[in-house]
Amino acid sequence: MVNLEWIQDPGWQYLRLTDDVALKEQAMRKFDNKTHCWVPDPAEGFIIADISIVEGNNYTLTLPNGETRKVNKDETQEINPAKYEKTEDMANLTFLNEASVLHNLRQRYYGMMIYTYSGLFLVFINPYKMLPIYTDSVANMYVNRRRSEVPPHLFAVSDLAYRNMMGEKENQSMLITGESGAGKTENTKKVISYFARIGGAPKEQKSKKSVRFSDQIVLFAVILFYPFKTPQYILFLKQ
Ligand SMILES: Nc1ncnc2c1ncn2[C@@H]1O[C@H](COP(=O)(O)OP(=O)(O)OP(=O)(O)O)[C@@H](O)[C@H]1O
Repeated sequence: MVNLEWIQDPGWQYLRLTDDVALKEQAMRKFDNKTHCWVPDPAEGFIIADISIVEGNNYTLTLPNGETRKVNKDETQEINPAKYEKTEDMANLTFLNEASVLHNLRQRYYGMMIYTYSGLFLVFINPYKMLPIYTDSVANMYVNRRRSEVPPHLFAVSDLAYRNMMGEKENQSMLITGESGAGKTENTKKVISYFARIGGAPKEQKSKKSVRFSDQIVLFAVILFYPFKTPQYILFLKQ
């Protein structure tokens, strides 16, 4: 059950589709894996083609531009049921293939939903513009909440790590990796400020004061970790 306050938050539209929008989008989809398939395309990666003729393993496809193409079934990839459009966790996909993963990430990115789970992993696509999804109100949605209760976000992963650390009294590690410019530094800063927020001040003081405190911790941590900055680095957090 989604909290009404959350839906009214300016960041919510970048976190989760409302049920009616999701249903509308699914209803608009006019293809399924019986009639259509993914086929490689040099410009788009994969495009959806209409399966016009099936002769054993040989398909005659009609492409979106009207051209026909004869392919072997092995060159095609299956399309997922409509209910998985913009799925929040790609581990749920019926057909976990490259085309479907790219399609899902792309569709979510068009909607500026930049975080998506793939099982235990969280995938981030850099929006190159500031979205209102790192605010105090959004962070508060994630405090002490299970992953299944809230939309995919770095804060959900951070909160789980924090709870594991407190519960198991064990160090936790997070691996943030990606190519240059992918957003590793920015995401690392967000993780650290989340920890500062939830661990840095008593509940009743979590207002402007804790934000200032978190800023100091972020600055300190960035100075500390900057010399070790490589495309792949691990951040260890100690209780
Ligand atoms: N969450 C985000 N929201 C909006 N813009 C972002 C976000 N993360 C990164 N960016 C943008 O992308 C740019 C590059 O991000 P960042 O410096 O974190 O990449 P990086 O992976 O650490 O790169 P490098 O490995 O080259 O240091 C940032 O300057 C910022 O403009």
